[in-house]
Amino acid sequence: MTGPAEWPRQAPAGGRGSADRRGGADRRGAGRPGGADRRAGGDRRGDRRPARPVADLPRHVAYEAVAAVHRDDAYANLVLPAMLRDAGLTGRDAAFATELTYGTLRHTGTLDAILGDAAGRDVARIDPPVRDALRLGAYQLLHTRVPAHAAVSSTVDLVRAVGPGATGFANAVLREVASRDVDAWVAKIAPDAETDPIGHLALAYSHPQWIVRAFAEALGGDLGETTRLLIEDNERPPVHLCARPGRADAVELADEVGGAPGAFSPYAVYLAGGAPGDLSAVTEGRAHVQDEGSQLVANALAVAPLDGPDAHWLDLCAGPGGKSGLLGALAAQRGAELTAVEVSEHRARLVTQATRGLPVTVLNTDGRTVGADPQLPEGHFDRVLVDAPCTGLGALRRRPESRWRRQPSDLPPLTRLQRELLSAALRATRPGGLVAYVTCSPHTVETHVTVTEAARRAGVPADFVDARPLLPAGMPGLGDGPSVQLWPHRHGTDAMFLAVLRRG
Ligand SMILES: C[S@@+](CC[C@H](N)C(=O)[O-])C[C@H]1O[C@@H](n2cnc3c(N)ncnc32)[C@H](O)[C@@H]1O
Repeated sequence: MTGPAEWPRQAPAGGRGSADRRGGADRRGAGRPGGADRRAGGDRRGDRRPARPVADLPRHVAYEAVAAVHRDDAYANLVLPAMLRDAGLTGRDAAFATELTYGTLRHTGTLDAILGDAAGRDVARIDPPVRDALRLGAYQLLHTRVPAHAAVSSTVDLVRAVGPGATGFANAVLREVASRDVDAWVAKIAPDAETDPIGHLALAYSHPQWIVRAFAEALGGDLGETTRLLIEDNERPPVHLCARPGRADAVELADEVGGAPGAFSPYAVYLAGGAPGDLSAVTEGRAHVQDEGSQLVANALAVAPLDGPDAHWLDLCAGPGGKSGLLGALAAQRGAELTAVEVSEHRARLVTQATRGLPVTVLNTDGRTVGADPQLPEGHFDRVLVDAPCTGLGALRRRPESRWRRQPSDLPPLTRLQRELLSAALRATRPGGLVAYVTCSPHTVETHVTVTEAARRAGVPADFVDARPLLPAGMPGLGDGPSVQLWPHRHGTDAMFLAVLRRG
């Protein structure tokens, strides 16, 4: 397949593709989708035209990114920047390719249901390259202001490049998709909202049903709020910076980068856009990229009242080092030191980079070795963070493909690991010391159930501390305590969970 670097640079973002100008040629393929679908992967008339130069580089880059996610299990946020760079896309073209990639991946479930109806067959039976091109086309038709004729013709051009022989099929399916707007499609194919509200929300807002159910449960069964959360998950997420205490001031940093100080975290700066990694504040170590919710939960551990010594802090799941960066900066101001534990070698190296110049010792080991590893003695640490590996359901807006990859079967091994790490953290803590248990998932099995079970099984006494006063005064929507659940639709943060325990 043609690689991005070889693609010609032609039409501007969202512009009219060459097939659009052909008009009648496309209409030859239009017809009953149920009939046209026989041609998927092999037009019976044969599409013998030689491969034409592709019309539209942003769409091809988006296609390559979406295909890499589905074909190679790639992560869009990792592959797309390199593809944009290789293709030389910047500015509006890069923004358009990014919007197409992320939007198509977020909406895949609903796009597939619509494409399946339009094609008269399950999308699983469409050749993968053609299927991905159709998803991109359907996304443009239903979720962007790209004119329908441009969305259809440019997608047919794309199909000609990636699945020759299926152009007639693609044309017919997309014209059927274009016959309704997204609301009309949802009305046609979604389960009834009264009799199957979860199924309806899942289809209407493009999330797997088990995730909608988990969100609804964590929100106390409030389906209105669940809907607001699902909508937020489908939005482009904001970029937050953390102004490192002692190295930068949030208000001054906001002025420097053209952003705005955060609503809640004293360290947060909201960025309007751009490439945060290129900012001098970031390259110089005065700030790092970090969701405001992550800042708040790490800060909560640092500000929690503590009697007795306060010199030894521990981050038991540190990679890639966001919270270690903030805790390390706070520890430096307070004359404390942080031990940062990370089991993955690569991620431990990232923690080392993220904490350079701070009083942080990085250990590349398993956090469950507390008591066995001489550097992780029992009963030693004053403040301990367990930012546990989790499903990440609270950060779906940042990882567009993740909702379709995660499965309910991921939960049992993860929750066992979470329990074991939290038990290890409690054992590592001195009597009277504090443990913050954090997940970027609101799934109650990973939050309340894990904390309660781990505290019960740890073999050391532990009491819940009310975490709400550890967050900024006046912060709304923190619930009844003692733990705290942050939400994108309430707080503009990822859905971070925080429980604080004091070892008896
Ligand atoms: C949610 S991430 C932590 C994010 C990090 N605190 C930050 O703010 O950048 C969980 C981390 O735990 C690590 N991990 C998983 N199992 C572990 C174990 N048994 N011991 C230590 N680290 C572990 C994972 O590799 C991953 O880097």
